[in-house]
Amino acid sequence: MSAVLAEASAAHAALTNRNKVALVLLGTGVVGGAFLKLLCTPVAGRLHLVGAANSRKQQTDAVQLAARDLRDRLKREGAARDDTALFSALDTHDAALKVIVDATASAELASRHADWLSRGYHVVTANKSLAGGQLSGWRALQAARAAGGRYGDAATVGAGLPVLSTLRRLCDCGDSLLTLEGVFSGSLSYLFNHYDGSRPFSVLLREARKLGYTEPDPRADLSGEDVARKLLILARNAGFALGSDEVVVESLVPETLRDVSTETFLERLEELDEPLAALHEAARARGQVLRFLARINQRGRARVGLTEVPPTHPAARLYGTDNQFALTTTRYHTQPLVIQGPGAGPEVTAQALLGDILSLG
Ligand SMILES: NC(=O)C1=CN([C@@H]2O[C@H](COP(=O)(O)OP(=O)(O)OC[C@H]3O[C@@H](n4cnc5c(N)ncnc54)[C@H](OP(=O)(O)O)[C@@H]3O)[C@@H](O)[C@H]2O)C=CC1
Ligand SMILES: N[C@@H](CC=O)C(=O)O
Repeated sequence: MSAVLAEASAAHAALTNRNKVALVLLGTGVVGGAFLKLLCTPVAGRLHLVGAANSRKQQTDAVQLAARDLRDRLKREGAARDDTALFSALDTHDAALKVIVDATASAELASRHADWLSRGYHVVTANKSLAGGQLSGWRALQAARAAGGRYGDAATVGAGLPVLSTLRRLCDCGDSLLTLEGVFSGSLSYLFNHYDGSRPFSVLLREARKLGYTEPDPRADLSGEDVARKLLILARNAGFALGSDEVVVESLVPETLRDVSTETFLERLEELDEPLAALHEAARARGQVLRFLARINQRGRARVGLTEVPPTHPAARLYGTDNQFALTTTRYHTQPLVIQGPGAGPEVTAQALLGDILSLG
C-alpha cells in the first residue's frame, strides 16, 4: 500500500473509532434487560457491548453477548464475576469512548464510580447510591467530574424525565433553586394514585413490583430512602451541600419488617395492609388523600414522607407512575417550573441510559 493510501486508511479508521462506543453493562435485571433490548435497535448501531454481568456471572464473549436471550443465559452460564476481565474487554476494544453502565442498585459498585471516572472510563448510571448517598461520595464524584470524567445520571431522578438537565441549565444561567417539592417516586406514586381502600395495599405493591417500578427490595421505596436519594441528588446539583442524615425521612415500613431478609419481607407484605388502611381511612374522613411527598426549602430543610393533601392539590392529580417536580427559583418565583411524567419503568429508564451514552459523543 502506498504511503498516501496507508495514511488515508489510518485516518478513516481513526474517524470510525472516534464514533464507536464500547460498553460494559453491570446489571441485567428490569432496567438492564430493557437496555439490552434498546441495544438491538438501529439508533444503537455504533454501540458495542463488550461485557455484561449480573451479580454472579458475566460474559465477554462476542457471540454470547450478541444472543437475544443474553439476560436469561447469564442466569445459568458465564464466567464468575470479576471486574478485571470486564474492564480489560473495554481496554482492548478500539472504540474511543469506553463506558461502564451501572444498572444495579449495588452501593458497593456505586462507591467505585469516581474511581472508574478517574481511570478514564465514562460512567452512565441508574444507580443513585453514590450521588444520593454520603456527602463524601458526592464530593469524590464532583472531583472526578472536574478532572474530565463524564457521568450520565439522567436515569437517577425521574427515570429520565428532564429534571437534572433543566436544573443544571438554570444554575448555569445564574438562577438559584429556592424550593423544590413534589412526588419523586414512581412506585409510591403508582401505589397512592391507585389505593382507594378497595384492594389491599399489599396487592398493589405486588403489582407495582411485577411491573418493574419498585427497587429490588421494595423497602427502599417504602422507607422513603429512594426518594431521599433523589432529593439529595437534586439538592446537591443545585448547590446545597446536604448530608444524607439531614433529610427527615418518614418510613412506611413497620418496625417488625425492617430487619428481615428481602424474601421474608416479600412473604409478609400483608402486614402493611392494616396500618395503611387506617391512614387512608383517617385521611378520607377529613376529605383528604394520601401522597408521598418530598420537599426542600430555601434553608436546606428537607423532608420526605406520607402527607394528607386535599383532592385539589397538584400531587393528587397524578396518574400511573407520574412524578412531579415543582421548582421555585429566583427567576421562576411567581409560579414554579413544573416537570411531570412517568417516573419509573424499564423502558423509560433504559432510554435515559441510552440517551446519556449517545450524548457522550
Ligand atoms: N425500575 C425502575 O423503574 C428504575 C430503576 N432505577 C434504578 O435502576 C437500578 C436497577 O433497578 P432494577 O433493574 O429495577 O433492579 P433489578 O433487581 O431488576 O436488577 C438489578 C440487577 O443488578 C444486578 N447486580 C447486583 N449486584 C451486582 C454486581 N455486583 N455486579 C453486577 N450486577 C449486579 C442483579 O443481578 P442478579 O440478577 O444476579 O440479582 C440484577 O441483574 C437501581 O439502582 C434502581 O434504583 C432507576 C430509575 C427507574
Ligand atoms: N423504585 C424507583 C424507581 C426509579 O427510580 C421509584 O419507584 O421511583
